[in-house]
Amino acid sequence: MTLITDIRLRRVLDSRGNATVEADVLTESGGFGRGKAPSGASTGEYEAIELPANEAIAKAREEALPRLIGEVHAGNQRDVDAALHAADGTDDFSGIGANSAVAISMAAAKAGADVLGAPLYQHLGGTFRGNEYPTPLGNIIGGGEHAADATNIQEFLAAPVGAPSVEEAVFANAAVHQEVHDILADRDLPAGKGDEGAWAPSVSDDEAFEIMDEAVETVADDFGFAISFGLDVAGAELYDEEEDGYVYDDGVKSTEAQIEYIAGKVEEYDLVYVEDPLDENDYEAFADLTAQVGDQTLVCGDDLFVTNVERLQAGINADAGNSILIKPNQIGTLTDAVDAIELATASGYESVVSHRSGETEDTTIAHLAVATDAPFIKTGAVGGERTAKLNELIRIEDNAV
Ligand SMILES: C=C(OP(=O)(O)O)C(=O)O
Ligand SMILES: [Mg+2]
Repeated sequence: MTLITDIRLRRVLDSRGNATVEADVLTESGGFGRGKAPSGASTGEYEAIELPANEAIAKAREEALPRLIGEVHAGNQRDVDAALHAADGTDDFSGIGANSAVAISMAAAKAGADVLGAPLYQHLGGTFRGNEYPTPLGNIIGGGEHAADATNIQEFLAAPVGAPSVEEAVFANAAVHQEVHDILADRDLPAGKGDEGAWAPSVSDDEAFEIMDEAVETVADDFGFAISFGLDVAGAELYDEEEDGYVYDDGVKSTEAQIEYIAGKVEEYDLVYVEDPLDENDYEAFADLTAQVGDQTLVCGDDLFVTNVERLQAGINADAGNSILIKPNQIGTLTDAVDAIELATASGYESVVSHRSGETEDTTIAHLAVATDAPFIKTGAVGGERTAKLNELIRIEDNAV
């Protein structure tokens, strides 16, 4: 019944106004699924390769569609994704493009769910999945590769860890976003927004820490539950090989100084989450920081692990980090993403399912996070392509999908 009978690919817009790949998958019994590829700006060196949308579509039409249409059942996700790998023929999806691969992979999953008449999270997670809902990490203040003339640290993320429900957590993050707007206005600091909807004021990182601290405290008092915050340092973007250090507006920090700086901020602000605090090639430095603060905070690898089981296994062997960011387009298929989550869980690492800075209205990651009992999801705080996922989480919690 879920035999794939047609796949249609087209170019659509992402949130930055760039072209991305949309895939429709149709099945023998009338099942339908649609998936859209997101796109990163601060991409990891070891990510699967995104091709220009037109090229990815042409290559996928030529290589992948003949191996899928009339050949594979959309309900068998591992078969779909194995066919995508076989069609691609490389180890980084540079053959058909990770953007085509992930769009087809997600569309097939939705078509499989459609045939079953089940929500996507149930199709992916099965009836025996746990009953956890992820805490949303909301990007509130940001700079780095996502906004010019703003903070050096890429993301300051609200983390409503005490929220009694996803719904309350989502509204708390939006309130922190509004509170930061008011604090910036009080300080006469005009701010536009970065790619993910976070405020992008021209302030030092130290001032951003103070503003976040004040905002989460105010909103926590209003909402009556604990709200902490965390960071995506995007360390690989700050690291400069020639300088042999991390380049900030106010100077260069050696690796040792960077570890000390981040450990100090974890202590000072009780940070619950620190993503990519160090360079994507430095497992040893990740391990040093994890040894220092890993019992108080999540030390998460994004560019370090790129959702890749081999890189994650190397990190596990080195005790580097204690959590992994999961971005399906970083590795190309849902199967690869779920394999990374399963390895992480088996190894005592937490999984944080994540959007990209360039997004669409696709909601697959909300379902993936619920299906796999991921404790956190990082998908922004405001903005249509972000609220698409947040509102879907609210609907999932309300049994309304
Ligand atoms: C979401 C992120 O940004 P991008 O999509 O630009 O990699 C990130 O670095 O975690
Ligand atoms: Mg990151």
